[in-house]
Amino acid sequence: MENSVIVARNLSKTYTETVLKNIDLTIRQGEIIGYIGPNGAGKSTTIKILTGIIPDFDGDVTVLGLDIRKQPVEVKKQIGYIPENAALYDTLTPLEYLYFIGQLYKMDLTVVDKKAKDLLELFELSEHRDSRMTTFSKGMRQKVLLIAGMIHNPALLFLDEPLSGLDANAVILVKEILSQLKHAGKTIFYSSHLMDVVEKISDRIIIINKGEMIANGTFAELNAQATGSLEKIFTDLTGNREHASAAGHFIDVLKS
Ligand SMILES: Nc1ncnc2c1ncn2[C@@H]1O[C@H](COP(=O)(O)OP(=O)(O)OP(=O)(O)O)[C@@H](O)[C@H]1O
Repeated sequence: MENSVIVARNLSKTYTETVLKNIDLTIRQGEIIGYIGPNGAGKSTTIKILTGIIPDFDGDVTVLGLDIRKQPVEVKKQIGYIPENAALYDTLTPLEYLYFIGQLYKMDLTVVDKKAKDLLELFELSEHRDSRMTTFSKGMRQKVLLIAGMIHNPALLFLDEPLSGLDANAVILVKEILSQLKHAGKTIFYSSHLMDVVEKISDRIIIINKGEMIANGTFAELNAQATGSLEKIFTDLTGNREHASAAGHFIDVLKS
């Protein structure tokens, strides 16, 4: 398709077990894709393949018109990735870390310096910009990671649980940033367990379960497969409905 930013055909991945099975994806420029699934479904594995971190997989993947197997570095230059549980070099200060990231992207240091300071200020981290990140809270680290993933203004952004640890103000700011990036023509691949956020921000929602794609459509289209909130649709489609009795059982076991 003309404006496809991500195309995956028959994407499968086997570690010792097969964890992704024949995934077909076509993602167009300017879409926000909500990529959801139960723990262990294969979401992070998909993102690591699409970002060129895992080179060893079956099927074909094209990102920004480039074959991810053949040109992973070219792809990496043009994408942003905010990983789940990222290791951050926390003996550095936020400014030092962002200079380092800017150098990886071969950005001009004066540009990085200005952007880093402005972005840290927007996330209310200015007064900490020269402090080592060893003392930072989870949310403060997450803010630095968000800036690091976007500082080079990528055309395509992958976010894996990006709101982790953020306070309510920062959550609203990030959601607004994503919405405005979309309107500026950027494409966003968003994986999260926060169903209410995914429901609100996504143009299209893809659900994977045990490595297989079980739904792919707008929220309205998913409502035709199962009705209710996205949380209800998710639990209906991933077959996990007995929460009250499971919670009761959990407490019974604690008491035993
Ligand atoms: N390096 C690895 N070696 C072997 N198995 C792995 C490896 N990485 C992931 N897996 C397995 O692949 C499956 C999918 O894992 P993945 O991290 O992609 O799931 P996920 O959907 O992101 O889960 P979560 O919501 O818990 O983050 C899991 O069964 C996991 O144990």
